Amino acid sequence: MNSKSIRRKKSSLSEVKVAVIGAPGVGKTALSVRFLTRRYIGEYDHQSETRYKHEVLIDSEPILFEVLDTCPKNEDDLPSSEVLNWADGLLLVYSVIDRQTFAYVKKAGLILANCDIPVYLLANKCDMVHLRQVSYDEGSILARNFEWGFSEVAAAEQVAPVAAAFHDLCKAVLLSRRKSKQSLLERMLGAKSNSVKLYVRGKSDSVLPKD
Ligand SMILES: Nc1nc2c(ncn2[C@@H]2O[C@H](COP(=O)(O)OP(=O)(O)OP(=O)(O)O)[C@@H](O)[C@H]2O)c(=O)[nH]1
Repeated sequence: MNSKSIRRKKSSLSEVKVAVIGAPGVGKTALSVRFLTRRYIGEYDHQSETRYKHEVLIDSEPILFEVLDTCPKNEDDLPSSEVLNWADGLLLVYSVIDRQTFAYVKKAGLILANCDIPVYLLANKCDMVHLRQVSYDEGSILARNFEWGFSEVAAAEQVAPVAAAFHDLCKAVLLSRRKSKQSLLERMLGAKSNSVKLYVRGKSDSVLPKD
């Protein structure tokens, strides 16, 4: 493949940056690894943030995902402004077997309400039925209030539902990009039509009798 065709291929890809956010231990790495490799390992390194790149087809469109698996130090370590500025979309994760982690996503929600960024709320570990502390309805209501996407999954057992959450978030990012392009275009056209109106008024003035 020559350099021209490589360049063309790259520019045809839509790039979507997703930050995976949530309290320690909710399964952020397990979910990211499931999405990227379809595998579940069980134990993961918790030392630092990790970035992965992954290309997938969504609705026949090639998408280059950049996934940032964040690594909060504790339950009070909310997403930084660097992460919020970097990301196009956020996957906000809690564990259905740990109510504290649900409190974390609620707190994060208050910060995110001021950011214009698509969010998908993902409840993990729903395989642990007997240990559940957060009901489906609680998650669903929180997501509805903030107009986020929502689903419950088990990274330990599921592949497709985990991928579906990433895909839905990606679609929301692409939609919001299209909307902001559209509104920019409308503002530009609006400004243009205003100047046309002014111009027309000036022209008709000039044909009035001079006396
Ligand atoms: N039962 C069950 N355990 C899970 C699931 N997802 C993750 N785990 C386990 O939960 C633990 C924490 O998972 P991680 O993916 O390391 O969680 P994390 O959010 O990345 O953790 P930090 O990096 O410390 O913030 C691991 O022991 C996983 O095996 C799940 O769906 N079900």
